[in-house]
Amino acid sequence: MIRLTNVTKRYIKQIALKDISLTVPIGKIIGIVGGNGSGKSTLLRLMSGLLMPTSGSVTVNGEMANRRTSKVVSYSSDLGSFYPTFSVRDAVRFQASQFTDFNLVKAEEVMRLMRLDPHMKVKELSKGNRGRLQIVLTLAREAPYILMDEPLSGLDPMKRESIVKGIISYVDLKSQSLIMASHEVSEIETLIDGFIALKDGSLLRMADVEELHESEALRIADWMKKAYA
Ligand SMILES: Nc1ncnc2c1ncn2[C@@H]1O[C@H](COP(=O)(O)OP(=O)(O)OP(=O)(O)O)[C@@H](O)[C@H]1O
Repeated sequence: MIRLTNVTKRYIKQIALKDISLTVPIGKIIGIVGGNGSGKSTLLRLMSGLLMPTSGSVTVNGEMANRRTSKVVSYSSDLGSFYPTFSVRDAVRFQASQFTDFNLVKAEEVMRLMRLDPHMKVKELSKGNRGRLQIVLTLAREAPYILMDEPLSGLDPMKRESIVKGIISYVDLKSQSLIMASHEVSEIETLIDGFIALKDGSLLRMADVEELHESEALRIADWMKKAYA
């Protein structure tokens, strides 16, 4: 379980998250939603142990989140860290050498699903294909928690829903959870179990999608329009 207890994250000039408490168990597909600057990326980085909270605590499977958390949390890779000569397949093999839970067979399958040419140089990829490669590298790990920051950005709008469906089909809900930040609430609504809605760094609501449908008879996008007005 990922647990945040009274987490506040302050950057030098800015409070990015204020007093957030929430838990994410195994077996869930969760969307983090909210406007620009609401704190979505900061929340993911705290969960991955790449950022430390200013106050409060973040634990993953009972242990304080820190650099070692990357053993159990697969988070979007920074493609800038690869050698300029790397092809897509080199990047996949490199990732496999870094993480013992990296599944090369799964990576090849997701690469085909994403229609990525394994011979292309990483530095020559378009923005959309860089995003696809990040999805491959993140999803091919059999880590308990898969975190993705805006996996749909840069992707052709016509393909987004089918790509999210593809991503989800590779998550093993018996042993994993997928947590993804997205601006495109309507494109993920039918595919997620629950959502974390942030507004200006505060937690507006965390709920199951079904619970929202039953209690408010609203889709998330419509609820957000009301809640964020
Ligand atoms: N490294 C940083 N240094 C200073 N301020 C930062 C830093 N990263 C984020 N912020 C600020 O923290 C707030 C939350 O940013 P964050 O990137 O987490 O939001 P977001 O919801 O992911 O935004 P977006 O949807 O625009 O990507 C913003 O006001 C942002 O300007």
